[in-house]
Amino acid sequence: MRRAGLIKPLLRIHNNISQVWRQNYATQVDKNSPECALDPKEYVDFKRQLRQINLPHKDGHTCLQLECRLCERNNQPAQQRGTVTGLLAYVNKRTGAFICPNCDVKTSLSTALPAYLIPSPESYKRPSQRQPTFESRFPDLIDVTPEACEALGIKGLKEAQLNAIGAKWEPQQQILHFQLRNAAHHVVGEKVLHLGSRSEETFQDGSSSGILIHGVGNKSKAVIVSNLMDFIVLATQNLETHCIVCLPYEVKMLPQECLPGLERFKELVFWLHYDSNHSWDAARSFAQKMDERRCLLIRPTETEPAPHIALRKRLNLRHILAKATPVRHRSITTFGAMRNDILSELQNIEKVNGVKWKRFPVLNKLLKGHRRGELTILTGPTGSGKTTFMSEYSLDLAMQGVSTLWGSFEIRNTRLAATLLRQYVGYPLDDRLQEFNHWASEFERLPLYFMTFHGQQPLKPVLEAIEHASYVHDVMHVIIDNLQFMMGVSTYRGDKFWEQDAIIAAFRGFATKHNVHVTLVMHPRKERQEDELTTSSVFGTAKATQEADNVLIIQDKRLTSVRGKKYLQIAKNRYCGDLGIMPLEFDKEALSYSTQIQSAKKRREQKEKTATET
Ligand SMILES: Nc1ncnc2c1ncn2[C@@H]1O[C@H](COP(=O)(O)OP(=O)(O)OP(=O)(O)O)[C@@H](O)[C@H]1O
Ligand code: FES
Repeated sequence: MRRAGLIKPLLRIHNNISQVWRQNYATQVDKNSPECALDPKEYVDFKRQLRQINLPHKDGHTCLQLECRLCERNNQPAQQRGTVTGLLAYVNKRTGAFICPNCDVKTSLSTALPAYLIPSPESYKRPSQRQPTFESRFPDLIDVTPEACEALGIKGLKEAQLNAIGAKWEPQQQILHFQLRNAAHHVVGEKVLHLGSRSEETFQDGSSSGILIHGVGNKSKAVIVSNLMDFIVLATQNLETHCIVCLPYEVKMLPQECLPGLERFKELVFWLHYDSNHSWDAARSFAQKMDERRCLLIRPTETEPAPHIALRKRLNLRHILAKATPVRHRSITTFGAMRNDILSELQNIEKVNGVKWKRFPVLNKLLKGHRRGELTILTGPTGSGKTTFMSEYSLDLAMQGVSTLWGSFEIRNTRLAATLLRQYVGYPLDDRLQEFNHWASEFERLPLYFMTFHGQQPLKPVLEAIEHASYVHDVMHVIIDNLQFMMGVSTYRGDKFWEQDAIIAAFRGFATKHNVHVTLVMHPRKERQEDELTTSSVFGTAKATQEADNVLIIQDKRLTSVRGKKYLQIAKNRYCGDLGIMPLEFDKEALSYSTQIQSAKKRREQKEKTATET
């Protein structure tokens, strides 16, 4: 893994998004080529060029599928009109990324276009021809033994069945091993199940991301599961109708490189296992990515749990599969169609309530949790600590797997990342530089992304960058600090309030459409020190309050009732209506408002004091 480059962002992914972390288990991005955002004109031009040279191509669910001309390995150009033959490449229809799984190439559409011009321009440099070669980090794999099969604890399962679905056994480390393949069937990674802890790990190479598929190539339907236990249970059932697909990173994320491998399926059934941090609407986001129209969902209810739990409960797996219903609701629906959604929400109420903060128990009590698809507005007087608080609030969620995109227009990303790091560590590192590498490497693993915009920005490019990140990196929480930086630069005509309302409405629509939580930091309209801020004094119009699901106000009331204290007021809470306040005690060393962190620190100091006294 590369070392943390907190001072300068590590990778430039989208033109306007940088990443300060890289998962230790994933390699998603070709470091030499910036990830692309689709330019519709470029896409149309590219398709026109394909027609001009009579190159057959297929408009698939998520990708344009065509013969790869990037390198010379395709020595049998397509002769048959209408069918795509030869080695295939894929153009993602949302991002425009040109992916060739045969040579592990990922590039932009504009870089791929010259290869389809006849004759190719002289300046065109073909990429080197290399087949992906993946070297396993487990050299001592053997066939699955009866003992390993028994340790797995699936009743009636025989080792021959495990061997038949491609499992291998590593006796020293006690792990079951599976290969991950890309759309060209090359092995590009591996996924292992530790039998002791039941935990899973994924290792991948290059710019590719593979998936695990079981079933013969001519099936047009697949069941998608999120972990190896579920995969093993379903793959050994010998379903005649469906292939079984295991996602590489559970419900955490789905790299776009996986999509070509799923193009051939006309129907995808999501039968996922959800953990405490990922509620079942994760499936909805994945379905959007895979083209909702072909996706069905098994809602997690007690009678329809994840496959391995269903098997343990002796439920009929085939019956559950038959009950899958379309993800997409038509514009008009009936109670009957929503019945299972509602039952599932009631049975999983804790998950529906959202991700809980570890540092702010009062927020859990009032807001219940952090949910996708909502709009939160945070405001407070100038310098009251909005950025500092939002930084800790988002860090807490990111540490629990909520992948987060920061749009910090006011302060530079390096300063913001330094604040986040200090809050993560609990003290400043300026006089402990020897610890920097250790903390930075840990911090780097958090799913945090930063937009590289700075200063005034029109709304459009910002929304485009967010849309891109939500698709490519499965971002669940977006923070805009602050909204005023988007005002006065767009083409909106009309007054300031009208402009502000239009921007808030655009973010509201975005949060709902993409099922992403958007938090907007805003300056209040009016700030008289002696007045309490109220929702109307903050926003000037009622629109902001109507659009927001949550309104949080930092009240800095040193002269009135709560003497000398700051507190966070929950002034609107659409989800459950509970309003209230959370005191904000500030620890300057840790830049933290969390009473949990502060009492842990006091306990630690007390313990150290007692130890030195005795
Ligand atoms: N409760 C507090 N007590 C003392 N200092 C604080 C407190 N909260 C934040 N600070 C410090 O005040 C400074 C300003 O904080 P911050 O930038 O988060 O405020 P802000 O509300 O976002 O500011 P602006 O209105 O300019 O956007 C920071 O240096 C921060 O460390
Ligand atoms: S076959 Fe596509 S780059 Fe080689």
